[in-house]
Amino acid sequence: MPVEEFVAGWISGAVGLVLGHPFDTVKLLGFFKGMSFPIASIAVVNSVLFGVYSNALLLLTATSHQERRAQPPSYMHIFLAGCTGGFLQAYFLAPFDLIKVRLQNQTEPRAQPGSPQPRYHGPMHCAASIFQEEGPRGLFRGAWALTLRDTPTLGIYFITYEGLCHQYTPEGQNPSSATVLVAGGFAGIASWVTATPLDVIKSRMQMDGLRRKVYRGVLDCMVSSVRQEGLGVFFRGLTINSARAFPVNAVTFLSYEYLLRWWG
Ligand SMILES: C[N+](C)(C)CCCC[C@H](N)C(=O)O
Repeated sequence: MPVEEFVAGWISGAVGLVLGHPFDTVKLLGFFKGMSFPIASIAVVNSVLFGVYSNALLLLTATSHQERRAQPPSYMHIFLAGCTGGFLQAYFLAPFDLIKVRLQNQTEPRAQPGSPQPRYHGPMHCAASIFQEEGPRGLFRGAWALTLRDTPTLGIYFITYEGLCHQYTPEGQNPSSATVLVAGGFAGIASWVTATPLDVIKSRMQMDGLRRKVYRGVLDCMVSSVRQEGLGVFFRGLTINSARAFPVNAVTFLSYEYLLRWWG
């Protein structure tokens, strides 16, 4: 099984992540505070995504990464491989994402003197507390919503990327850096725009159960969110998600492509 894609996925994800971190922590005070936990998580998650995607394409089309420029796979195969990558990475992402959401939702770090102590002191303490209070399965709270969010939208991610590269690159050649940046940026936007409705639901499921359980499942969460807040609830965070998605995924794809070319 070719492993370069796993490693390239890891490194390129980390590069994208450093750029996107200020958007992710816009609610907090220190912009680059706490980078080590997200770097560790992207190492696992992005390498699973790109590694599975590329190996799924290898299974479906019997072409390696290098051969795919000359013999481009069909969009159906690209979509299926992207969905497979998205589906599998969701299970690796689930605990990391849960911890991120729980930590970002504590407003206490900015606390005034005299206000209550934050519930979680950091990522490791958060993981340990969830494990103790909610059991090992607690670490996968919201994983189903996350899977529903990521499976189709990562298919869309790779279709957009490959489609735009194909459109702006002469037959059989590698796409230019500018093309990779723009295609990667729009792939990120297309994927995040379509993922935002379930992203809202996913985060609510992840916060559920902290004090008492409110939702019976993904559908119940959707229905009660719409009832209380209207359809607009599905577009919460759309602007910030898209603004973050362009630079993050532009540099993710650029470094991914260059690492693979460099390794031959
Ligand atoms: C599928 N969904 C849009 C949710 C995620 C896309 C992941 C791409 C990249 N790691 C990023 O954080 O933008």
